[in-house]
Amino acid sequence: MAEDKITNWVAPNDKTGEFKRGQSQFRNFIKKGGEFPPEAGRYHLYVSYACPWAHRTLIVRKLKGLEEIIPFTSVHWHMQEKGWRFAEKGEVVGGEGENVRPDPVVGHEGYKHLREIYFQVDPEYKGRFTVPTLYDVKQGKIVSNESSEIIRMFYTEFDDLLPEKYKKVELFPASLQKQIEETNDWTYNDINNGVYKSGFATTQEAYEKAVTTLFKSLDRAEQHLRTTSKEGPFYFGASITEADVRLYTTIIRFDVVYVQHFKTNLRTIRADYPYLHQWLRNLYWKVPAFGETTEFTHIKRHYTKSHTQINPFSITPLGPEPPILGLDEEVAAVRFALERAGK
Ligand SMILES: N[C@@H](CCC(=O)N[C@@H](CS)C(=O)NCC(=O)O)C(=O)O
Repeated sequence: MAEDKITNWVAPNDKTGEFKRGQSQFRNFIKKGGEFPPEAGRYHLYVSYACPWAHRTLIVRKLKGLEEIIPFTSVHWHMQEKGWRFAEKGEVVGGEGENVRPDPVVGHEGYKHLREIYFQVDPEYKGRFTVPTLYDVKQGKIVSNESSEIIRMFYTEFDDLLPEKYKKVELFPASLQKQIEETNDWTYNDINNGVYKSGFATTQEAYEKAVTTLFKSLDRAEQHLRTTSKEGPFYFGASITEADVRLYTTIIRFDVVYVQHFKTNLRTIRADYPYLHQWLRNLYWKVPAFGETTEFTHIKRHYTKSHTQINPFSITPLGPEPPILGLDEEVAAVRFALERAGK
């Protein structure tokens, strides 16, 4: 039945044509002395390199030095009728990302799809089968499938197991919490989710409303960076915070996928947003937690080959090339202007 298709992001009978994201269902927390205590090797993180929400967790895992403590597996980039699936043993997936493999968790032998974990935990589960999913191997339970909460657990809850260097990494410092929360609010609604609202809209009105709001908020982020860039290369100047993590995973996908696939093409980052572009490239090229977790092959193929109602022939556009410019590279028009100005 058409109504049940996993790719029907807007319910076919919804006259507004607006995409409305559902709530994540598993909302437990890792806490000392709680049902899910911090322990090395106990939790398994399921992600997709393609997914901006899962990407948050990969970045924070690396920023906090949790690589030895929280193992992860990435699903295959191709999401089809049964949702995310695991790569098969020896399968050539494309891209260079590590840990794109069959589910390695003991007891999950033979699992082909992420949904099997959700049903193992709750046979009556009615929600979506999303990444990221943080799974407690010891109890066979899902801790959380909400990225904004998983990253906050990573900020602090494993600190006792970490060397001083990583304990000191503070992504949500008390002095900036209020500003970060305020930024999260519009960044999430208008930008992170805004690209999906634009791309999944099924009426002209819903599309135009989402795209207009998206670009207003990109302009706002650009203005913000123009000011803070005097104090340092990160969103709030001198040090990386949650605001960098949450904005990055959308902006790194913007020119590469969203501009054409989600029709967010009023402007591009590389040609029209110099401060966002500089901020983005600094994170990608200079901070391994950002650059090394970014897999353009997964990103491009996932969107263009999985969303068949937007792109029925699943053709993946070749450009833009390169997917990200070097630190000192500029688009041709900027180069031309610089040359003419003798710089
Ligand atoms: N609010 C969730 C959203 C996660 C999410 O929607 N993930 C997408 C991939 S980008 C997914 O797994 N979708 C599968 C589906 O909805 O069927 C979070 O931030 O963790």
